[in-house]
Amino acid sequence: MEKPYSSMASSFIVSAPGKVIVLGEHAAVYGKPVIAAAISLRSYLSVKILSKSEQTVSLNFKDIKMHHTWDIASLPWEAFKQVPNRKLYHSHIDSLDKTLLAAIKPHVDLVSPNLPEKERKIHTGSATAFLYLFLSLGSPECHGFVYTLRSTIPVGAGLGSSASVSVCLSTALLIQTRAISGPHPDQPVKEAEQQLERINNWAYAGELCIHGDPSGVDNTVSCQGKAVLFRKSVVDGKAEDKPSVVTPIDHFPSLRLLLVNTKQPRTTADQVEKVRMLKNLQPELFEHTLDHISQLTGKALQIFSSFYSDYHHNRQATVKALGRLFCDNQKLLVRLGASHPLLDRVCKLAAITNVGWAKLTGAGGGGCAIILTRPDIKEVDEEALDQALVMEGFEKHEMVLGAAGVGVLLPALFRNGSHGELEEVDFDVFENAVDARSIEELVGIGGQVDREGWLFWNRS
Ligand SMILES: Nc1ncnc2c1ncn2[C@@H]1O[C@H](COP(=O)(O)OP(=O)(O)OP(=O)(O)O)[C@@H](O)[C@H]1O
Ligand SMILES: C[C@@](O)(CCO)CC(=O)[O-]
Repeated sequence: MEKPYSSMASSFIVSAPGKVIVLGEHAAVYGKPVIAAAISLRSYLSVKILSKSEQTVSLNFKDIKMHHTWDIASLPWEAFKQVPNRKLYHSHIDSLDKTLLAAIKPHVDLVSPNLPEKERKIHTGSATAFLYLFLSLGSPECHGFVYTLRSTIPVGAGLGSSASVSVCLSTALLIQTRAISGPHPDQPVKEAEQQLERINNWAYAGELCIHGDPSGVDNTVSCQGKAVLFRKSVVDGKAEDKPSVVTPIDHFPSLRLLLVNTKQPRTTADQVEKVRMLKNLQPELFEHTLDHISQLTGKALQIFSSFYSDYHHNRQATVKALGRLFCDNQKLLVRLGASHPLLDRVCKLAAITNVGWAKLTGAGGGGCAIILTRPDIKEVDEEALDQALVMEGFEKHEMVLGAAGVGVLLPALFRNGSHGELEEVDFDVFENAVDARSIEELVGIGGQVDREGWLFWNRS
């Protein structure tokens, strides 16, 4: 069978979506079930392969204003070669190696040294993820390359921006090192699944570098796309050396969701740590709250399994039942200390304007809330909500749930318009695109999978 990626001379682009957690965030970290869906906001990573004489790797991460170049030969290859039980491209990963993190630290320390600590952390998180993956998967003999990343996902808003970046990095490196051949139209399902598993595994390593102790739900839904039920393998509070259980949710309802960004910054790592402190302080209350959240997730799954027939029968009652679960989950997240006054305010506005039912999504502490709208929503109520949101400084978006997972455009050619010539994507234009809309116009997939040239592993 033809392997379209066997020659690595061309440049290419990979893309992965952000996500919303529908129900079950934080409980996910402790092995409880969580429902997540991919959204139409995405990261796009262009990979420009350099000539053999240029022995450098550059990260050009425009959204976070980070640019750094390393000489490939200067990186700590020996440390990665010598580590006992070295992880290979097909190994299962559930933790990072401390000696390897220590070996890359001096190289991470070279990144943006003059920035204030808080902003620097954003740069060093991404640099650590890249170096850990590059040194694990690459070799000192490889061609130099430049990675340019553009994303339409707001950073630190609970929409899985870091996971989509980690998925892009993992995919690009696995393709460059030929550990995966890439998606192709006649690919057997088993082969596609195996490649997705490798991508997801290394994306999880990237997430561990950025977030500390993530459940893996964000990278999993970013890889697979659509919607999934995810359960991390945990025994006695510790991650088990076993893959998480991931079940695609078939026929996920196309619900109308509003996404409201509070624009209150926070990091997932800090939020997960805060919730862990509650676990240590009040273990009984904590366990009880987690069990309650997991019951809500179970009820939501039941609703999804017969959603369309129930909806046909009584759409008010079906959506209301789901809306109630959103509100109940929000109350429990408040109890875990994961909310924020601005998120509480968005939930209140959704209720008093009679638009729908709301909860925070992702790690909370700021970031975004989602509002499930009433099927009988009145225009005047929605206008009242819109006005209040604008007045109070929030940002509203409409969401398409169940977007495509990770995809590749190789070579980076596009047909502009239905009869236009194939032309190479202009990397300078891509790098300098002024906003999310321009990025989408140039290379974007958005919610669709049919833009010419893009291929996806998960076509089901
Ligand atoms: N567009 C981007 N370019 C480069 N790095 C990014 C980008 N987006 C996210 N990151 C990396 O991921 C980190 C963001 O993680 P953070 O915990 O703030 O949020 P998130 O992934 O958006 O949220 P959540 O995990 O709750 O969905 C950043 O500090 C940065 O290291
Ligand atoms: C808060 C959390 O549950 C969801 C982040 O999107 C953390 C995780 O599961 O990794």
